[in-house]
Amino acid sequence: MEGKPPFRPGLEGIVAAETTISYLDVEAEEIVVRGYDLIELARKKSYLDVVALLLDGRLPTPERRLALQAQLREDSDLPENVVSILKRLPPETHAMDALRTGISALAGHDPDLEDRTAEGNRRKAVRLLAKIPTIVANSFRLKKGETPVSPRRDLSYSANFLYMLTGQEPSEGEVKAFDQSLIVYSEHEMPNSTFAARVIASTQSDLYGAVTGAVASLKGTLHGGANEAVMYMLLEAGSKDNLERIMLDKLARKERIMGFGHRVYMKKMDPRALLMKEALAELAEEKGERMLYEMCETGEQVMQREKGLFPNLDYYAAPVYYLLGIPIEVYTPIFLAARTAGLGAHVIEQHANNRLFRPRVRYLGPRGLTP
Ligand SMILES: CC(=O)SCCNC(=O)CCNC(=O)[C@H](O)C(C)(C)COP(=O)(O)OP(=O)(O)OC[C@H]1O[C@@H](n2cnc3c(N)ncnc32)[C@H](O)[C@@H]1OP(=O)(O)O
Ligand SMILES: O=C([O-])CC(=O)C(=O)O
Repeated sequence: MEGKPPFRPGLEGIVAAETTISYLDVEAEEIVVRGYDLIELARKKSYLDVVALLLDGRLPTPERRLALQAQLREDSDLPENVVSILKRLPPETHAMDALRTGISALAGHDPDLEDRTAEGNRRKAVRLLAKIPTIVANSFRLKKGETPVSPRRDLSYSANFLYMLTGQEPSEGEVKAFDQSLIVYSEHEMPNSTFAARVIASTQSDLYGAVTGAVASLKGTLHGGANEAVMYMLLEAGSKDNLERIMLDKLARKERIMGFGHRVYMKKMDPRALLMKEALAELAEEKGERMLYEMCETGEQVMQREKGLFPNLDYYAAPVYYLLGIPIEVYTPIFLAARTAGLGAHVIEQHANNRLFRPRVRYLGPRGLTP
């Protein structure tokens, strides 16, 4: 209708930006990242390669990769007063709220805070990528009064992150699964959190504000918070039969089952979930833990049969993290840590070609009232 712009609840199907970063090609079942298939990147490259690809637009040369690794190692410690802010949070604080506070508190320490050039934003994104794993791994320890774990500079980025999370030096197989999870979480076109970050950046606000907003978005169970919810459901069930019963009960009460469905892949399997399912099978083999894998398959069959819905990434990332020995409360913070690369790329792109986001509404309220 002329004069009346269309309203789509949840902005479903609306194109909100032009981008060269990524695209979900549902027909081709491909997640395109800077021209590459994300799943192929996860099979053949490491998370640091994908970070460089996202921030610089191309895969790194060996020299660029080494320079990135050195920078990430150098910047991985937290300023003392950020540690003391994290220590003062009440023990009940959700790990995503602690992460949001930590990122926000880091802003004032960054000499490039007000530099919105691509180079300035890249430097900030790399500092965040260096420090976020240290916050994620330590905020849950600090609020319980436990001793923080220092980053190990002799380990690769992913090995160190996993080491800080568990306190144990990981095996090669564990590092591979964790690194792949970081890659598949690194970027995904225009989810709610990336949209939130771009909306914030579009006011010419800074990268720290944009990422802080994205943390708040990602905390919700309809988005990143689902990975933790999946694990609590699997643990509550403890067996295939119980899981089926719990899921059927939830569906009968019209509740949502976490880890299933997706705005873009509602009637197809999320390609990232398939990769994490493979990683789960390998880890289950390595650890002699078939039960969790079999339970997940049961859940998948129940949802297929009852609702025609497929698992999303969170459904299979959660049990992978469980077998890696990672505390459940930091599953969503890990998602954000990995996604910082994509968020950095989106803020760089938004600032490079900015127009303020400012949509309109369809007004349904009264008019003409007298005060
Ligand atoms: C990595 C990620 O962040 S992926 C997303 C992680 N989030 C989750 O796993 C939470 C569970 N999933 C969901 O809630 C949804 O599938 C979302 C939020 C991801 C997508 O939601 P939307 O695109 O808004 O779809 P919408 O909510 O309209 O659902 C469409 C239909 O499918 C049903 N549905 C969708 N997901 C689920 C689910 N997980 N469990 C049960 N029913 C579901 C809805 O009830 C609805 O049915 P109806 O038409 O009979 O009312
Ligand atoms: O794309 C989405 O809406 C959510 C998602 O899977 C992600 O952010 O990885």
